[in-house]
Amino acid sequence: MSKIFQGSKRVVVKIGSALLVDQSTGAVRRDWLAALSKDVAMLRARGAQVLIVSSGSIAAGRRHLGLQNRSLKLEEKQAAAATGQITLAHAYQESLAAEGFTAAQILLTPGDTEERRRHLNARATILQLLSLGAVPVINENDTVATQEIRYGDNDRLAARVSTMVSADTLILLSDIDGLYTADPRSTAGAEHLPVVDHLSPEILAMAGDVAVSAERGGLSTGGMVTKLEAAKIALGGGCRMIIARGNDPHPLQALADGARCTVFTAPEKPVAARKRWIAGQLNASGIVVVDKGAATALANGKSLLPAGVVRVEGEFERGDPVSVTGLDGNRLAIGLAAYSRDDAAKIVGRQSKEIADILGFEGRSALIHRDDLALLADGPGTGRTVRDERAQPVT
Ligand SMILES: Nc1ncnc2c1ncn2[C@@H]1O[C@H](COP(=O)(O)OP(=O)(O)O)[C@@H](O)[C@H]1O
Ligand SMILES: N[C@@H](CCC(=O)OP(=O)(O)O)C(=O)O
Repeated sequence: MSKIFQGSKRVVVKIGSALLVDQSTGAVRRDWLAALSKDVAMLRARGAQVLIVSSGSIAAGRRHLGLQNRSLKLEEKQAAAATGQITLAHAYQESLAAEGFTAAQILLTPGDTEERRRHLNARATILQLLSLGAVPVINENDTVATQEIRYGDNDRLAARVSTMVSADTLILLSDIDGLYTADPRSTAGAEHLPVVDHLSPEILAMAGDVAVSAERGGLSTGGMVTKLEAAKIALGGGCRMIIARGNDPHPLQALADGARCTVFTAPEKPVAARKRWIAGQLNASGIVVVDKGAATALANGKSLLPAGVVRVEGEFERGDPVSVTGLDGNRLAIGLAAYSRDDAAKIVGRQSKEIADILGFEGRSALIHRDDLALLADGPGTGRTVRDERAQPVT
């Protein structure tokens, strides 16, 4: 038994169209999906939360609309995706239910993962689903994504999702068991790389040309180019990435049993990467001043509750970065506000249970959640150093 999943707490599994959808008939490969769902159950039994990023809506949908056997224009792909996504959702719902899991569909556009406020909303919803035991099944919202604002490949979408939810492992299931020194389909003697510790220019060059990958046609997009782009995103967010072969049933069980793959190691933990991202938000125009008790709570890794806030200053909207200072003016942290300045001002010093009555809506109990706080190891004003966060919980 391999140790590949040892310590994994949150795993994103990306499934390409070619694995999930039969190329000749356009039907979902139900037996393969049933086996995959058993693998999900295996990871869950090992204590890991699992998210699926699934392609296949266009591949499954084109036959519904008589769009087989030719390349499609963007609007035809969007139309195909609209019908195929229903098929995918049903297939996942049934297969995961057979293992006792509730499937939850989430369709994202690049803006949802990149624009901070929408990113935080999507993150909160996905984390809520995970805490309720559901298995999120995520795809690009192809029907509304335009050419310019489209991922187009789910490798990078899966990497963005991984960093958004602070996953520790991203697995790209492909038709190949990892990265080779060159495309083994066209280069005899290409060698398999079991571990990649650094995305050097030499490694990036091994993916070849995206145009050539695209020419292979069929159901897949991107080839190794988008997988290495995904690696840059995932590793930057503290998430390791694994490329593994998914064609045969039970690909995750095969990995657990020691199947060959490529592991791209991450230089830091997801929580540390997220805190670094928050600490790097340079435009913190708002200030939240906290009392001594709250300062101590923050130092102990707690969320900032309104009860410990003395006043708010400056302008900020929900999701904006704000500086957290003590009564003496020392900056203690940078955090992402769960409330706008106007709403925050109304709940300063109040108990979390009073928030709904004061604001007229049920908001978050914390003014800044601990996951959205980066403590600063600095004196007054200037510091940007993130304190060692290893002791902090992920959720
Ligand atoms: N250096 C390389 N190592 C491995 N595979 C490569 C490499 N360069 C190009 N490829 C091609 O990338 C393909 C996998 O990408 P793709 O077909 O897009 O799969 P997916 O559907 O999983 O996204 C492989 O089958 C292989 O032909
Ligand atoms: N969002 C598209 C997926 C595009 C994509 O990345 O496909 P693939 O290369 O098969 O993972 C769909 O569902 O058809």
